Amino acid sequence: MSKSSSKSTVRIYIEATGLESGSGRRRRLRGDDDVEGEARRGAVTGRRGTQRETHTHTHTQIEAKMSGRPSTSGGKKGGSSKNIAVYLRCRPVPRPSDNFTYDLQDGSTSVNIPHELKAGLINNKKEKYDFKFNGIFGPEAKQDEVFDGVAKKVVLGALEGVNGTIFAYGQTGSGKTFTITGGAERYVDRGIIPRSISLIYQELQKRTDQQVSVSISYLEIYQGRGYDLLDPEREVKQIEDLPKVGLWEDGEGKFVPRNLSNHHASSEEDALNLLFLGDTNRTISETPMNLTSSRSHCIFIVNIEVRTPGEDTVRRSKLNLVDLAGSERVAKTNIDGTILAEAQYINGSLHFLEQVIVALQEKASGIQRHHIPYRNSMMTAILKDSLGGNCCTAMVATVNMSEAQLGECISTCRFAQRVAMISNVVMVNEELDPKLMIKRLKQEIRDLKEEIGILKGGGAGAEEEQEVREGSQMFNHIKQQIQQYIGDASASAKLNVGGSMSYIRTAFQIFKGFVGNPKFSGGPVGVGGSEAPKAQDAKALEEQCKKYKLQIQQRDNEISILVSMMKKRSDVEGVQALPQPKLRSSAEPALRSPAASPARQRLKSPGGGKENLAQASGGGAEDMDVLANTNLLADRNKAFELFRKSYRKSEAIEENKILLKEKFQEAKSLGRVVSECKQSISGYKASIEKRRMERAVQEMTDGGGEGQDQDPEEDLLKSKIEREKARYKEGFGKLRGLKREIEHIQKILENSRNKLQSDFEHWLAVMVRQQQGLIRSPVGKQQQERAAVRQAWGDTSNSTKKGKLATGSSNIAKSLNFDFEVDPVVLQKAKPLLTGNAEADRDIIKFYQARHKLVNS
Ligand SMILES: Nc1ncnc2c1ncn2[C@@H]1O[C@H](COP(=O)(O)OP(=O)(O)OP(=O)(O)O)[C@@H](O)[C@H]1O
Repeated sequence: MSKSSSKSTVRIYIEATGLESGSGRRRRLRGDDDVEGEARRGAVTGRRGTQRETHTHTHTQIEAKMSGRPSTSGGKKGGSSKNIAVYLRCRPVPRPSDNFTYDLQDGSTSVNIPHELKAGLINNKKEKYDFKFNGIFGPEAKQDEVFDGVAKKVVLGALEGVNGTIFAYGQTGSGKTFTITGGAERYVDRGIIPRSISLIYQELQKRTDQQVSVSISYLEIYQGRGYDLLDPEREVKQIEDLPKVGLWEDGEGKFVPRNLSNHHASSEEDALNLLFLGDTNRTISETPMNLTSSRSHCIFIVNIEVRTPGEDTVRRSKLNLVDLAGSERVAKTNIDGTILAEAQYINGSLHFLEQVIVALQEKASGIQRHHIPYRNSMMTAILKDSLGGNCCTAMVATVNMSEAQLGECISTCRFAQRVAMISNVVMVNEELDPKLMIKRLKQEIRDLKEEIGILKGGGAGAEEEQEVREGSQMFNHIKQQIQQYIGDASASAKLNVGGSMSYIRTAFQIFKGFVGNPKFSGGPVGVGGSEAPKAQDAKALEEQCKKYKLQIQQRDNEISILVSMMKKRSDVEGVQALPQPKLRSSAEPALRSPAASPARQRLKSPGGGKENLAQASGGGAEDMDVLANTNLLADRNKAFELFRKSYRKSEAIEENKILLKEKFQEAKSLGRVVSECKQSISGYKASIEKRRMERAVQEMTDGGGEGQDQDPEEDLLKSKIEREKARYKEGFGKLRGLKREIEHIQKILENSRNKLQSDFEHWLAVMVRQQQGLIRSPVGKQQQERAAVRQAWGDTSNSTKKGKLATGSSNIAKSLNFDFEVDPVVLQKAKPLLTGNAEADRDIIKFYQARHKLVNS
């Protein structure tokens, strides 16, 4: 922050940010005028510009900046318009349809729907749907590629003060959670949220010249209601236990979540712990009934505040990472009860999202739209800025390329095309921080008063007498020191005038006087001083005094404006803290009371990544039967051992353990390198010391003659030290990164272990009940139990299947909720070896069934 002392308004220097990658566009912030300089910077690369823009703010502008709204004169002129970037991600499926094609190079995709598929008619004609995306990620795309392609620039933008939003949209099971949160088990499967966290803290380590504060909120919107996923105090068993979140409209058209906790995260570890906590609460608020589908929208919010010491401004940005609920059509999915109610809510809120998108799309294509229906649902209200507002937004459309899902693919792609037409105004959110400004202005006043004291020889007002006396004494004291300094010919002469800027300025002024006139005796006559200023000097000084006095008066005025604004703001915040009227939503009727609705259970599976019990255990069908039919169940340890062996996620746990081991090894060898560097540096330093001693002794024995200034040997040692230092620094940086990775993997392992334990408990309870013949439970329970046993079989299928269970069938038959009749005898006799892959197993069982029929006939 620099200031100018010659203008009557507060001047602040703001570096502008261009969002185009590396383009360094020149822009001006809203509310700014009097631009004296230029600023160039590529926000995406995080470079800081060297030139700066100077902005002079009037009081109205200060007020506007502080409240975050554009001032009348500035408006939104600083923002650049940017369309929402849309990307397509195709999840891997066993049999991708040939009717779905894409071109990774040019980001285009085509879906061919044969007419006979479409209308049930025999017709060889194909109907082709073409779509265009900013980028496409095929089934083989890795999480890091998706992060680099979609999220990196948005996250870096957020660190520059630009709001960012990334959201995933697509049908159930198409990989939204996998993209946003990531797989819960494998470190390499980390999604956009954990990777964004890592990137933010990596960047912060580089920005040592800034004070950055990061805080996190995690909001879940379930059946139109907001829930705070971050409540460390509370024991959460059901979604109803989570604190509820409302919406508050701030009077400027912005919707602010009310009662949503915001947690300071001073390190990457803190932030990841918050993510894990939120995901755990997301998990707990579900029931095992669900087979992996998320029935809620989740928004992970990262609030970033950046201050640069010495500047009055603060940059505030918000990064929303959004995992929307599945966009499947209710009619297709044969669902009822709670699932239907949830689907209706989901479809309702997605419908309102679509309405907003359509309205914005129409607006973008020139149709006059005065009203965008943001307030119809909580989700659209919260995402208002992200959709057509001040935000850099990216969307990932996720699709399942199976033949049966082509219709959903088309509707997802269509939605994405509309989104792509929406343009946002992207700008740096920079505000004056009144606290910083007051502090700086007060310091300025102190400095100015000191200077007045220095400059004013006499005739000061009574109230200034003391200051003048002090100022004058200070001037003479500095002058004396300078004279001593100049008079001291020794190389060790030092001048120390103190840390105050006014002392330093005075010292320079005196130096200037000496340079211009070696016999200079200028400076004020202190009250008790002896040296009189020359007449012309006195006049100039008088002028300067007047100017400073005027400045003091202006600073005083500004401070009083700022103080009154702060008061106003804290009054408003006080009002905010009071219960606010609820945002009315025509779309979201009042919820039934949770207690009155036992069926209102969450359907998302545990694990955050929506893996559920169905995926818990893979293979081991025989084991499971053996277990169910013997007394093994009575021995918990043995049962656990068996369960663990056939647990599907054991593979991921083992993988993570191996990865952890590798990381530890890497850390160990890096640690060795770092300590070797340290030792080498100490060794070289000792050698230099030794050489110096030897040289000194040599000089003495040589008769005290002048030694050579340069010692090539010492120079060589010094360059070696520099090299080792660079190696040390590099190794240390890598070690720090490794530490973060190790902590993350350890956390994943800890979560997996907890999950293994809880899956085991659940599975055991089901098996024991089955063994005791208690399986004839109510329908909901049966579903849960079936789900648990399916999990034991590792059925990862994600779609809602309507299967008929053969009565009296074996555990296997019960466990497989297939969409065809399974003859229990087939399974009893054939004991097929299953793979754990739902589709393959279905084929195997069909084969056995046909074989059995054939044999019987
Ligand atoms: N790109 C991918 N690579 C590997 N596995 C994936 C990928 N995408 C999705 N999956 C897997 O597919 C399953 C479903 O994915 P996910 O839960 O992310 O779907 P979703 O779209 O969030 O579903 P819903 O809307 O029901 O919540 C998960 O087991 C997930 O691990």
